[in-house]
Amino acid sequence: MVTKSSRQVTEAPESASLAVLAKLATASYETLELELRATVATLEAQALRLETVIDNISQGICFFGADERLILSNRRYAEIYRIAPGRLQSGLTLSEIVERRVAAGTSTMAAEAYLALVRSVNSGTASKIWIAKLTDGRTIQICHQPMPDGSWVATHEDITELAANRQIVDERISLQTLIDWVPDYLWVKDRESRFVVVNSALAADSGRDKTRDMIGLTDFDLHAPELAQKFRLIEQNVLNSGQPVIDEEEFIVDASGTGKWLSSTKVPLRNAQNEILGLVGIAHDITARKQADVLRNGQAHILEMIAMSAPLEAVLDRLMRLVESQLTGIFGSVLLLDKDGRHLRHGAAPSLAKDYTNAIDGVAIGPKVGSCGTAVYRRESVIVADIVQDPLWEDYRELVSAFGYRSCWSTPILSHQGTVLGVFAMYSMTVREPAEAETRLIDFTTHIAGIAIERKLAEDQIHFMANHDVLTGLPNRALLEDRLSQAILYAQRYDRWVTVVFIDLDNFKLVNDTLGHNAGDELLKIVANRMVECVRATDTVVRLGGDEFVIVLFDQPTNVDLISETLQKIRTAIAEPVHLGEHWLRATASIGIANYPKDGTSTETLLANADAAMYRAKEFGRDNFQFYAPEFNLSAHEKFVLQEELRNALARSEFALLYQPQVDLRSGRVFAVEALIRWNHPALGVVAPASFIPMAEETGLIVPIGDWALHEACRQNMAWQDAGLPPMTVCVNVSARQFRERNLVGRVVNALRDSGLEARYLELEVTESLIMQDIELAVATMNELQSLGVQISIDDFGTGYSSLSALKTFPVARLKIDKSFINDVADNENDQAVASAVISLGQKLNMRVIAEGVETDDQVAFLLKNNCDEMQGYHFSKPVSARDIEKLLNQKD
Ligand SMILES: Nc1nc2c(ncn2[C@@H]2O[C@@H]3COP(=O)(O)O[C@H]4[C@@H](O)[C@H](n5cnc6c(=O)[nH]c(N)nc65)O[C@@H]4COP(=O)(O)O[C@H]3[C@H]2O)c(=O)[nH]1
Repeated sequence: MVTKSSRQVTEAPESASLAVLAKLATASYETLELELRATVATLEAQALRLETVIDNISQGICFFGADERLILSNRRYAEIYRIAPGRLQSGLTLSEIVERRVAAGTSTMAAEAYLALVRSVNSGTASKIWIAKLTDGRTIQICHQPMPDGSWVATHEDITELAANRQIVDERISLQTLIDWVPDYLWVKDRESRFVVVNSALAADSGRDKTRDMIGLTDFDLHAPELAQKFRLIEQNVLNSGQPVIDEEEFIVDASGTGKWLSSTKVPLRNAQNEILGLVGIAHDITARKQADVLRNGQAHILEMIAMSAPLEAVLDRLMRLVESQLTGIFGSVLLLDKDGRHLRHGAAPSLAKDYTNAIDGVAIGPKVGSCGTAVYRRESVIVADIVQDPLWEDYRELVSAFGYRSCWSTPILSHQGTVLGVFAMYSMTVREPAEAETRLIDFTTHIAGIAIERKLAEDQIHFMANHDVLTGLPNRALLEDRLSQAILYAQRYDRWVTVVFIDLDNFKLVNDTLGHNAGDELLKIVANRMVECVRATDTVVRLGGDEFVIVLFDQPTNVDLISETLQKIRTAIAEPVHLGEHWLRATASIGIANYPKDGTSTETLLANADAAMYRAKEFGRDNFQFYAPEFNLSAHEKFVLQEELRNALARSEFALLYQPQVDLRSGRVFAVEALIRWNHPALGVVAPASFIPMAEETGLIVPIGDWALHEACRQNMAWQDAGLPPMTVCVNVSARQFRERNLVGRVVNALRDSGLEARYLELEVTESLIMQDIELAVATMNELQSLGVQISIDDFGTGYSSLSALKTFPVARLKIDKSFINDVADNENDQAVASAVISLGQKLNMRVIAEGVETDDQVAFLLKNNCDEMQGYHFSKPVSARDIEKLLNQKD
């Protein structure tokens, strides 16, 4: 429907009006009327056709005059603006039409604004197209064409649907933009596993410039066939089962060759009918997390290795591999500080060139020794970004350039106390400095390496301590068995001997007791060193504990004489004078020897037999060596039996005293005898005091035994006097244990009273060490004894190391030079020095001096020459029975 007035129809179009006027001039009225009617009919038909056409155009059309009144509009226009056709007649003003639109809810803006807009467009000549959003939500595209006479025509098109379609397109564009922003990989694949949609991250890492370059590709175009096949199987499973795969961890190598760990989720893609069209995938790069996991697990593993005492090389190797797994293009190295503290030794460098690690093994520490040597020297990190340029590498540039290393960052490895244990280095083939992550890794690595090295050092120390004696540094008993077994195996194979030497220092306890433990320790260290110096590197010197040593002489000749030479050497070395503080002393040793295979074939037997031989050496008066003989074991057995039987010996009256004369050197007159105890064992015969006195001391039996000896000696001396022999002194040994007994003085008084012997004919022999154990108490006791009239002499003088100042205070009548100094006094200068010093000391202190163990004329000559007063020894007489003393004295008379 096109709305119009009849006037409008007759007046239009102009060309038709001119034709009518022409005909009017030439035709009659009737003709004219007929023609006119025909023309009108034609025109009306034309107008109807035009009206029909306009009404059926899909766009709304409106034609306004310059007076802003509607000339015509079509049906679509009324429809668009929801105005009833009857209410949109010609002649309405634009303003009225706008009011109707407002009422119909199809306005675009406020009426005034709309009128202003139209007028403004009309003020120009150019057409204008704009989109109007109606209040009911529809979108109208308006094309406005102003006419020169001020009228205008406009088309109005409802493009709501079109606009919506455009939005879909826009949304698609936005979605791609959106997924391109996502750093994870996003993709859609069809049922054939072809990429349909991918985001930029995936395209870029797949080596494609544009996302569309990926469309249609499959994993076989991107990955190795095995990996692509694996992905295909997983995806086919998702498509067939409809079950998604969530957070599956996958390892890929991207187009740049970088390995990546991904956590992938693949979900089936369904349409509205729930049919599976393909799948949607998303993959998140978890390489950093994986690396952190690897680092954490690696760290735990390494700490476990350390805790399980894995070899240090293995721990450091694992640590270097862990570091290298975290970084690209980095080669780790650990160098360890050498024992000398001046060089660096190879620790671990699994990825550095072997020739290079060999070349730097043992490199010195210094102010200009590459990165590592300098870092340890400075005790701080040394970062060399470019080895070629850095002066620190000047001396090593040629070496390193052959391997292509360009940067080296070294950090000292410190113990928890801050001492340098080694150095950790990161090498790379490029010129660069460490990144923050690398610096963190350096800190971590040096810390762990420090723990591992420190632990190893502690273990070495523990192992050393478990196998060595702390004081002397010699192997201990634990190592002895091992070394001896090896020596035996060698001897078995090559038909040689092994010599086991058991050494016990004589009178060592005295050193400890008199000079203190420090002096004792010092003596042990000196003696230990001397013994080590006497033997070959293949031999083993072991300290068993206390003053006991064992030497295993490896690969020995099957000739006892040759072995004796070595033993003599050891003995002489031990006996060299030792300077301890202000004292000079000479250590002697009792040495027992057992040889493989003669004296035993097992370690236990050899050690036991060498020990037995050593005891025999002690029994022979110390300071000598004894080769094992089978009967020695009987002695050991005897000792055990003795210990049991000793307890009953007193009751069975099995003890007896022998007496050894003491003579004046010049006159040869016997002025005293020393009482020496013997045990007449019913089965074993006469047992020497050396075999049971120590045992008696240990068990405390020395007190009653010593008491018996005291009574017996006094009784015998009185008996001699009663028998008419000239009165003489009897000397009785008093052991430390006896001396410590509170009532020693009382016991002496009893012995004198019971025997009737005058106190002046009794002399008590005490040892130097006994006095030195508690000088005050000893001096007090000695004073008491002296006040009784009993004399005191110091036995074994020279071995007890009493100081001169202390000696002055002792109420002592005589000094006895120990027989170990007399043995070799004729030839040994040291012994001569000691003996003459004791003699002159006695003279200065107004004490008599007696030499014991005098056997030879030479010894007598020496003593005479040095003005010694008295002597005792086999030279004059061995210890003999009381009856023999009587005979001897009668003979002399
Ligand atoms: N090679 C050699 N030896 C000589 C010579 N002259 C003496 N002797 C030995 O030297 C030892 C001297 O006694 P001692 O130093 O007091 O050493 C004594 C003494 O410490 C202790 N002893 C002996 N009798 C008693 C005692 O009744 N009570 C205590 N407590 N100890 C005693 O036993 C030790 C050993 O006594 P004996 O075996 O009798 O050994 C004695 C004696 O037989 C000699 O020229 N050459």
